[in-house]
Amino acid sequence: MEEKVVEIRGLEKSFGDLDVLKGVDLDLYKGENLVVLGKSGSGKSVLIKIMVGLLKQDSGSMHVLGKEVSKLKTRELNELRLRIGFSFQNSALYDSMTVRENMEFPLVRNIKNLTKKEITMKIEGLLDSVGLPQSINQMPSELSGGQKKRIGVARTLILEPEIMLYDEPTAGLDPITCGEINTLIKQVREEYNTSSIVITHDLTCAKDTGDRMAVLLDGQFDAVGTFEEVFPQAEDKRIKSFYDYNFINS
Ligand SMILES: Nc1ncnc2c1ncn2[C@@H]1O[C@H](COP(=O)(O)OP(=O)(O)OP(=O)(O)O)[C@@H](O)[C@H]1O
Repeated sequence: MEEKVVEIRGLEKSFGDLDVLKGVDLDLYKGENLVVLGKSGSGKSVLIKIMVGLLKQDSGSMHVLGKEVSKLKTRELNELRLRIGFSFQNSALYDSMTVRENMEFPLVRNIKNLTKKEITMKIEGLLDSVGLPQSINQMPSELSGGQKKRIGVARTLILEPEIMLYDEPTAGLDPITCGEINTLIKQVREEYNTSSIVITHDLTCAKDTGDRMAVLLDGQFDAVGTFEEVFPQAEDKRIKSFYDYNFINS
């Protein structure tokens, strides 16, 4: 049987009268890229926040790498978080640090006893992987949006996460750069054997990067499957409108 790295069952979360997650079931398998789609406000970020222990569910379970996240003590939660790489929408680079310093920061903070040489080799190796070896001494302000995203991904990979979470990886990028980021997401899986969740509104990104799609509709994952299973034949109006908006109106 395929190994599950995330197993979500009957997950519910409300804020006052607002029921956001209404019994979510979802699995992420080892080595797969799972795309999570859903309109704005549907609860994608809430789901991810529960996954990394920033929010607690009201009921149901969230197992990540074999552990129920809501039951972890602070120290265990911090250990788990180190095994999860989060690539933020805005790439979250520190503007006052060079690319090298940005990449050194999580390493020095979390892994003791690395020599200067080891740190440099890791940084150079990852910058090579994301195709930006020449950017090592640049400031974030000197990079394009696509380059910042690449460095953001490299920075996240430096702690060798088992799970990668990509939040809107292609938002605000032109179609060619989007294509490059999609290729990078696939390459990360191949090179580092990560399991990934890609949150996106961009169906081209979904189609290019995802082994499976999961569409969050009214607080549950109604449609889960390959792109071909979920989208082109969709009869559900809510899913169809996603598809039409991306591929017919664009
Ligand atoms: N801490 C909170 N307190 C109260 N309401 C919240 C909180 N966090 C999220 N919500 C509400 O939960 C709903 C889902 O929010 P969420 O951020 O998960 O949406 P999303 O699907 O990620 O949207 P987007 O695609 O715009 O990022 C929204 O109505 C939001 O206002």
